[in-house]
Order: sequence, then C-alpha cells, then structure tokens
Amino acid sequence: MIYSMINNAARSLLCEQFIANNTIDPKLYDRYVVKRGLRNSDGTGVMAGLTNICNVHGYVVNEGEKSPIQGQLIYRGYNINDLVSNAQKENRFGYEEIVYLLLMGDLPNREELTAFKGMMAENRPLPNNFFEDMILKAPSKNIMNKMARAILALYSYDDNPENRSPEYEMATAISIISKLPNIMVSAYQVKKRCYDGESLFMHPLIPTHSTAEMILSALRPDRQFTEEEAKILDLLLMLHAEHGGGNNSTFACRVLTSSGTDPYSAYSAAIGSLKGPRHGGANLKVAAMHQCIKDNVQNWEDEGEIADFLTKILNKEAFDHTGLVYGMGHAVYTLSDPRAVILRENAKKMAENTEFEREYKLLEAVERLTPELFKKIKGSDKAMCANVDMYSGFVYSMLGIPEDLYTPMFAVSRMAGWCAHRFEELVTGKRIIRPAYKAISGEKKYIPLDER
Ligand SMILES: CC(=O)SCCNC(=O)CCNC(=O)[C@H](O)C(C)(C)COP(=O)(O)OP(=O)(O)OC[C@H]1O[C@@H](n2cnc3c(N)ncnc32)[C@H](O)[C@@H]1OP(=O)(O)O
Ligand SMILES: O=C([O-])CC(=O)C(=O)O
Repeated sequence: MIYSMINNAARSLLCEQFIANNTIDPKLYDRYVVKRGLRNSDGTGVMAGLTNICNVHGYVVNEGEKSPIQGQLIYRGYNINDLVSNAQKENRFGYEEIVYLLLMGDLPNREELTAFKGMMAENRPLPNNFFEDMILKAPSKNIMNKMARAILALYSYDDNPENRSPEYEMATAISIISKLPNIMVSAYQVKKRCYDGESLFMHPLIPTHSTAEMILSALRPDRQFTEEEAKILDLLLMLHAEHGGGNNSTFACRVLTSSGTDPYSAYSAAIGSLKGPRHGGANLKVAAMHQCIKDNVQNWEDEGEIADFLTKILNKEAFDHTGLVYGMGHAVYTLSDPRAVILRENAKKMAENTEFEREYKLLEAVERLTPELFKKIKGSDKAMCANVDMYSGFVYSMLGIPEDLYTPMFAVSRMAGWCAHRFEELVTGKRIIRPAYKAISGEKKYIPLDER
C-alpha cells in the first residue's frame, strides 16, 4: 500500500507537466562544457580533492590519451593484494587491521591491534532500548533503509552529537563501525519476523569474535560456522572497506561533512547512496540478473545462447530493461578491478565440485562475453571489466548469507572508508563543496492566477 493519497490520474497529469517543463537538450551539455557526472569527456573524473587514504588506479594518461591498465587498489600506501595475502599467510582476520589502517593512517603493531579489537568488541552492543525503540518498531523490508535510519537515530543517543572535535569524531566513528554489523543483523531478524513469517532470534554477542565471526554467529540459529567460512567473510570485508574519495557514497559523505553537519547525517547519507543499483546495490541486481539468465538460457554451457540473452539485456529487451549488465563496468577500472579478480578466484575455489559449479561458470561466461558484446552493440571502444559486485553476491550465497544482506554487508565494511574520509574532509577540506549549475531556464514575466 502506498501512503500517498494522490490518485493515478493526478499523478500522470503532474508528471506530464514536470516532463514538459524540465527536459534539457543533451547538446547543451557540450555547448556549456558541463561535465556530466563530474566526468571529463574521456570518462576520467573531474579532480575534486586530494586524499591520503586510498589510490584507485585504473588507467594511465599518456600524451593526453587514456590507456587501459590492470587495476590496482592501494589503502594508505599498501596494496590490497599484500594486505589480503599477509593476513592469510599469518592465518588471522584482517578486517579490523584494515579499519585501524584506514582511520589511523598506518598499520597497527600487535599491542595496538589487540587494543583496537577490544575497543570494537566493547562498542558492538547497542544503547539501552535502541533495539526495542529503533529497530523493532517501524521495520523495513529493505535493510539498507533500516540501517540508514538507525544510524541517524543514534544521534539521539549521543550526549554531545554536535561536538566536532577530532577526539569525539574518532570515538563516534569507532562506535558506529562496531555497531553497524549488529544493527544490520538485528534489522534483518526483525524483517524476517515481520515480513517473511519466520522466527526472530537474538543471540548474545561474544566479545572475542572478529567482525566476520560476529556476523555469522548472529545470523545462524545454531551459531555454528567454520573457520574457513569466517575467513572468506573477513576477506569480503577487507575488499569492500575503502575506494577513494570519488565513489558516489564516499563523495556524498564528504559533501555532507563539508557543510559542517554531524557524523550521523553524513554516514546515513552515504548508506543511502550505496544502496543505489549503479553503486553498491549492483550486487543485488547481479543476483537477480544471474537468476534471470538461468531462467532464460536453456543450455548454460552454450556461449552462443548466453551471448544472445546478454544482447537482449544490452538492447533493453530483457531483465530490467535499463540496458545495463550489472557487475560490469567501472568509472575508474578498465582491464580489471583487483577486488573482482580476488573474488572470482575464491568463488571458483568454493564452487568447484559442488552444486554451485555450473552457476559459477555461467557468471564467469557473463564476465567474459559482455565486453565484446558491449563494444559491438554500443559501437564503443571503452574498456570494460567486471567490478567488485560481480562475484560478491555469489560468494555470499555460498556462505548462506541471504540476498537481503548483500548490499548491507558492503555498507558494514565501507563504513570504515566513509569515516576515514569524513576525518580527512574535516581536517583538510576547509571548504564547503559547492559546484555550479548553469541555469538555462531564462526569465518569465509573472502572470496573475486568473490570467493563466
Ligand atoms: C561498487 C560499485 O559501485 S562498482 C559499480 C557497480 N555498478 C554496476 O555494476 C552497474 C553496471 N555498471 C554501470 O552502470 C557503469 O559501468 C558504472 C556506473 C559502474 C560506471 O559507469 P561509467 O564508467 O561512468 O560509464 P558511463 O556511465 O559513462 O557509461 C557510458 C555508457 O556505457 C554504458 N554502460 C556502462 N556500463 C555498462 C554496463 N555494465 N552495461 C551496459 N552498459 C553500460 C552506459 O549506460 C553509457 O551508455 P550511454 O552513453 O548510452 O548512456
Ligand atoms: O569507485 C567507484 O566508483 C565505485 C566502487 O567501485 C566502490 O565504491 O567500491
């Protein structure tokens, strides 16, 4: 049921008027040299700031020409491949170390890491009555929506939410990063009870758990999980934690921060942005698209048949009729997104000799076939690769994590990056972010009501 009391006929009429008065001729963007989506004509982003936090490296510009390269992701100077492989070599969880690295600016030593993990564990519980008042009441079918509202609601539980001192901001950031997984799982349990007719259970937290272990333990009725499962979830958390200042959600966080507003407003806005299907919400869309391909392609090993269906998607004749192959394409990466490379390898290993193997091969065929089809259909020479959202949902599904949590898991991890960028904006930005819009409306003489 829609709460709006505007009937269909009125809605159509208002929309018609809106469209008639609001179309903008695409040629005007060129005439006024407007950088649509804050992009230069070759697709590179307009430089909007400086950052110490992360380098997303996806192409080189040589004598004015953009050349594709294999993608690299560097957190605070450390290559993501090194961060991941060293945590794996030492057989330990890596996400908490990455949170420390992003917030504080360098890797923690053993004592610092132990103390930080303790701080995160202490901060996981929600304030008194928060679950009853803010999560159980007014549930949402969409966990991203509930998480954004829960973060905003935390403002009321903070004694001094307008304190902008770095010490206060740091404490707030650690508190929110630690609480968000708990908020996510709680919101999901309530959603299942209210909308799916399932039982609600709320296991007590175990303070010694890493973030990945806490999530698996809280989600499963019997609290059981294997070490291997927890390490894969930890890997997903490490890979999603940060992606520079220009991605849509981080930029949203920086835009809000630059106005001087409170952290709860800035972080909830970032969650709202990440929810979008062209950003973090793409992992959910990939799952739906994968299902649609499985339903419509009879022989999953027939590349011709898969290519025909992808052609229909690209021509807006199938799936959600947007023409987008979700999980493909990136604003920065050209030949590869290093996160998708790592996730593909892990997805392959997990699926081998299991019921998931055929599905993995189908997804991999989508990744392989789409770039050529895209070039042919669009007549574009844009290099296109799979992005982080291509395989993440599939890995979550093999871990038994429900689709409702695909994008929320991304938000839980990325909160670390958003917090680091908020600090950087507070400390180094010092200007309200305020680009310009060229007005093309012209001027009109006011007509009195009776004469219109
Ligand atoms: C965590 C993340 O946010 S990763 C990205 C997740 N998003 C997705 O997977 C959604 C699918 N991909 C996309 O929509 C895009 O590739 C984006 C948003 C990720 C990046 O977009 P950009 O590189 O900036 O490309 P841009 O938006 O300029 O598109 C250029 C053209 O290519 C098309 N295009 C880009 N990606 C795709 C795609 N995956 N499938 C079909 N067409 C595409 C666009 O529709 C556009 O067509 P148009 O000129 O007819 O309007
Ligand atoms: O960088 C981007 O535009 C989107 C992305 O991959 C991310 O935020 O992880």
